[in-house]
Parts: sequence; structure tokens; C-alpha cells
Amino acid sequence: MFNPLKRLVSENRQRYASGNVDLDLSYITDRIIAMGYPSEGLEGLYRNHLVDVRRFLEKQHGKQYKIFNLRAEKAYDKNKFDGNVSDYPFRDHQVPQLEMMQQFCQNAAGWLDQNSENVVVVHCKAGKGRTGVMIAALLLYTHQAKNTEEAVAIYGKKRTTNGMGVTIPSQIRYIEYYQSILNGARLNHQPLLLEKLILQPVPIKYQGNGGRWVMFCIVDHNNNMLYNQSNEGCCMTRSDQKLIIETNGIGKLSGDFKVQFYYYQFWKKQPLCHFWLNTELENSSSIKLTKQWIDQAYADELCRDFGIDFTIELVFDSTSVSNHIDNT
Ligand SMILES: CCCCCCCC(=O)OC[C@H](COP(=O)(O)O[C@H]1[C@H](O)[C@@H](OP(=O)(O)O)[C@H](OP(=O)(O)O)[C@@H](OP(=O)(O)O)[C@H]1O)OC(=O)CCCCCCC
Repeated sequence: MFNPLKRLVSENRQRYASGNVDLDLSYITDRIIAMGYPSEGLEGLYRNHLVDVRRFLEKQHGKQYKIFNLRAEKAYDKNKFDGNVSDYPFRDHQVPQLEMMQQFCQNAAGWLDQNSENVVVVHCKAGKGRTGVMIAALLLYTHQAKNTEEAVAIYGKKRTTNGMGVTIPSQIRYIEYYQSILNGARLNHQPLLLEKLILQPVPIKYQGNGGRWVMFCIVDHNNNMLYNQSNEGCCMTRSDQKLIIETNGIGKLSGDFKVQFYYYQFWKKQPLCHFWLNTELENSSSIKLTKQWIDQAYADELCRDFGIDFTIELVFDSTSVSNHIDNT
């Protein structure tokens, strides 16, 4: 039934509305469905209600649906869908572990291969960003999209009213990483040694001298600190054009990592921007990210100071890079 609050909360997502069904749910293909979280209690008042989702899926697909829950923050009793639920959790606005993308695709494609009537149903919270990452990966894995751009476009067109499905730069980067794995790229397990970060131009308000210092840390998927600039006492040098932060060669990185920039206001950490990278698929001694490849670089008021040509460059120790390349 039409519910104005649910419609408001589903924002730009395409809803499935037919007869007395009105769900935050979209068919990306005939056999791949994206939807919002099947909720209960208070959340069920403004998102898809679990009971409505179950009724819809059973009516349309009998017992031939399999649900994939990507929401790390919350879970429901799998028995409410007769146990036919698999979890591939990751956090809101973040990226999945690369291995998890492969496991998800194998599981989902295996289910689709078992019977031509089987469908997969993917959700996170809103069923937009994270759901889009995994469905784009599945479209690539099942050869229904030839590259990341096409996979993201198919998803955006079917899932949203304005084509804006997966929009977070790191999430798009991870679909690209996954595409390169499917294209035969070899993962390199040798760590890379982060030598320095170069911010160009110097963020205007955060240069010291009465302004606030830009700080950064590096974390893993569980938010465990891999490197913390404020503890390591690394050296910052500033010219008119750039801010160079030397890590003294102690930033040894392996696999997925997130670089988070922040500053302190009243002793509270205020995030500025961040990005995810994976060392296993990066083979160059420097990675330079323009603003459009940095997460939240537009959204946060403070990051406007970074200017349109703002770049963050990560420079790795050349020995670690050559060890890395020898191993590919
Ligand atoms: C009378 C109140 C009217 C409220 C109207 C709210 C209208 C409104 O803004 O609704 C939207 C909000 C937030 O909406 P959500 O709580 O659903 O949050 C969305 C979710 O994080 C998506 O990530 P994911 O789960 O798909 O991975 C994200 O997409 P992405 O990761 O791609 O950026 C999207 O960002 P985006 O907006 O696309 O930038 C978020 O808005 O809903 C609520 O906060 C729940 C409100 C609960 C209200 C409870 C009332 C009982």
C-alpha cells in the first residue's frame, strides 16, 4: 500500500509498485533483485517490512529466491526466510573485502545456475550503495556487463530514478579492482611500505599557523588502527604548493586499507575525507588520487577548501615496490 513516509525515505530508489504492493525493490535483471532492508519494529514503519517482502517474494518466486544480506550493522533471524539468507557484511559507505566479492559472486551465480527460475535478492540498509557494488560485481562475473562503467550504469538505471546508484569513489574503485581480477590480474601479497603522502595544494584552513593541522590515520575493515600519524610523530613539510607528510618508512601496508584524513575540533576528531585502496592490485611507486576519487571530498563543507584540482599522492618505498612487482 502507498506509504508517504516509506516513499520519502527511499529517496531516489525505484520502487516496485503494482496492485497493493509498494516496496523499495527493483529488478536489475529478471533474476537479480535489489531492495531495502527487510525491517521489523520501528524501522518497518519507514522501510520495507519483512512480512511484506516475504509475501512478495513467495508470490513471485515461490521458494526459488535466495537473499544476500550485506548490512554489517544489523541482522534478522534467517528463519524468517526459511534460512535462505547468506551474509556478506560490510559497513555503510565503505567497501567490501576483495575476497568477499569473489565469494559472493560464486555463491550467487551458483544459485542462478542451479535452476533457470532461481533469483537472487540483494540488500544492505537502503539497498543502493553497497548493494550496487555487489550486484555490479555479479553482472561482471556473469558476463552481463563488459566493464565497470557498464555494470554501474545498468545498476543505476534500474535501481534509481536519476541513474545515481553507486556513487562513492572507493566503491567504484573496488568494482574496478574486481573487474581486473576477472580479467586475470594476479594478486600480489607482498606488503608495500608507505613513505610519504603529498597533498596538493596545501589545504587552506589546515596549515598550522593558527589554523588546524590535517592529520591522517590508516585503518582496516574493522577500524583497527594500522597507522596513526598523531602517534608516530612523522615529519610535515610545507611549500607554497604542497604539504608533504613523511611516514619515516613505517607504514607497511598489505591488502585493503583506508586512509582517513581528519582534524581535531574541541578534542573531537572531525573527518575530512577518506579513500580505500588495496596493495594487491597496485603496482606503481605512487598513487595519485584526484578529488573525484576521494570519498566525501565534495560532501564535507571543510573539503571545499581543497579546491577542484586537489590531489592526494601516496608514495611507496621503491624497494618494496620492486619486490612487489617481482612477485606478480
Ligand atoms: C517525519 C520524519 C520524516 C523523515 C524523512 C527522511 C527523509 C530522508 O532523508 O530519508 C533518507 C534518510 C537516510 O537514508 P538511509 O538511512 O536509507 O541511508 C542511506 C544509506 O546509507 C545508503 O547506503 P546503502 O545502505 O545503500 O549502502 C546511502 O547510499 P550511498 O552509500 O550510495 O551513499 C544513502 O546515501 P545518499 O542519500 O544516496 O547519499 C543514505 O541516504 O533516511 C533516514 O534517515 C530514516 C528516517 C527515519 C524517519 C523515522 C520516523 C519515524
